[in-house]
Amino acid sequence: MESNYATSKICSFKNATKCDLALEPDITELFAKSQDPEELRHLWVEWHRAAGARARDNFTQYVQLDNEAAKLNDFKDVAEWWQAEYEVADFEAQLARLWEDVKPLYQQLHAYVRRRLRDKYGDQVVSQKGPIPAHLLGNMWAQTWNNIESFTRPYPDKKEVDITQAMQEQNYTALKMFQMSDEFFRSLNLTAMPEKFWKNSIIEKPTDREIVCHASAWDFYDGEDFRIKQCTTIDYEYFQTTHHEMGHIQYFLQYRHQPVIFRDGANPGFHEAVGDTIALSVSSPKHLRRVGLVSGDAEDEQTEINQLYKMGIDKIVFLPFAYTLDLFRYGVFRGETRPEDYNCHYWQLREALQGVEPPVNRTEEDFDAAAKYHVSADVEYARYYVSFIIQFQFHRALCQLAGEYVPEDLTKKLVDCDIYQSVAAGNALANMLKMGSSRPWPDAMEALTGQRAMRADGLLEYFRPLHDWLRAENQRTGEHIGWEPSKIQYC
Ligand SMILES: C=C(C[SeH])C(=O)N1CCC[C@H]1C(=O)O
Ligand SMILES: [Zn+2]
Repeated sequence: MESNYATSKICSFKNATKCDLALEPDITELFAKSQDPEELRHLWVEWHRAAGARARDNFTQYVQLDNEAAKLNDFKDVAEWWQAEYEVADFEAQLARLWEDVKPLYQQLHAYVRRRLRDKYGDQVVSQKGPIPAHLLGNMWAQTWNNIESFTRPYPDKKEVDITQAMQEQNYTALKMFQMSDEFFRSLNLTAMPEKFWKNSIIEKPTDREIVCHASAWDFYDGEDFRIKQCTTIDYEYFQTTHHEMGHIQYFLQYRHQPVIFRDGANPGFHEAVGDTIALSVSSPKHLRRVGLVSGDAEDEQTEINQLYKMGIDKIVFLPFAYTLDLFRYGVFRGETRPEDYNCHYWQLREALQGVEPPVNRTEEDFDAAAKYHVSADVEYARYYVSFIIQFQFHRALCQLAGEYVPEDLTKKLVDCDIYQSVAAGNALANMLKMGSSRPWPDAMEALTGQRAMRADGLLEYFRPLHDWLRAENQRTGEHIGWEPSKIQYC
């Protein structure tokens, strides 16, 4: 399945004889840039055919084999095996509670984006009260919506912060992105990338062979060989991904002295949160001005809302997507979702939680879940849901330690916090990372944040000004909050 995903190609919409489009970089770039609903629909349908439907039979066999492996490891099924990594008895209930905390904010953002998409594409393409068609959100899986920022941001007359354009104008290279990330970690008194990292990593797509382009970080468990493999393109998304992967390497470096059994994240979500937490500082207007990717003066109210919107269409919208992916697979591994219901149950969850619908009718000839890397590659996904919650708990604690955030002090706002060069913040982060998985994750969480639980309060505090703005804006325009049942057939 993973090889099929990595080698799948589709034909161009504009040139039916050009059939060598790979997901990275071709389809990803087309999906990011195209504002033609017909082209987007074509790319969506063809990719889900090539990478999704084609994997259905292998997936059904994989479920049987993986459940057999779970039972041989004394678990009931793979769902229980995956959740055991979080070492709490009520993990699924915690995920559900976190979703209830964030859902009101998501629904406000969903309603606002649906209106802006309707403004652009018309009400024959985007309805007033229904789910949003998944192919119009700038991302093949509608998991982050950053590529529609340019025509949906709240204050369009405020200069757009186009980091991709700035990076390309300044001739950024993949190596420069990695060097900048390494320099950020070193500014926190964290560990520099070792010489083998620079020698052995693959940071650009090779031209002489096919590889799995999906970004990954590797610990060779010898205390000196750590690598990243990714097919970097010069854009904001890969700027984030580079910090994300470098966060994995930094965690490897910090716990390399632990016995091998403890050379892992406190839980899988911790490992995914390290780089993203650093990227929250890197994405702040203050830091982007520092490194010359944004020019111009400091914030005013409208620019701040635009900035929070930019962060929200990345971080808030991701949560229902991530939640869906493993709720779906829990049901599959438990046998509650049979192969003849795979696609129906997948889209029922995506409509119920994310408020999106497929661009065309679906049948059980399709298998859209496998069109997402992690389903084809047997990678658990709740780790990212956890990460997108706890990274705001980490960020808030680090910003306070760096003196960058003081609650109620309007000159020290969380949205503009940049912990760059804060040794106090870096030392606190290092102390948590050095534990690896040697302590229960609540101990690690408490060491940095003083809290012993995953809580949405960090995220909700960060986005509170945006939440207030969205409620007022949706009230002003009389927007329907939530969504009525989809008219697309998929069950
Ligand atoms: C960057 C990685 C490799 Se660990 C990744 O898979 N991520 C990072 C964010 C969510 C998820 C995705 O791409 O779906
Ligand atoms: Zn990761």
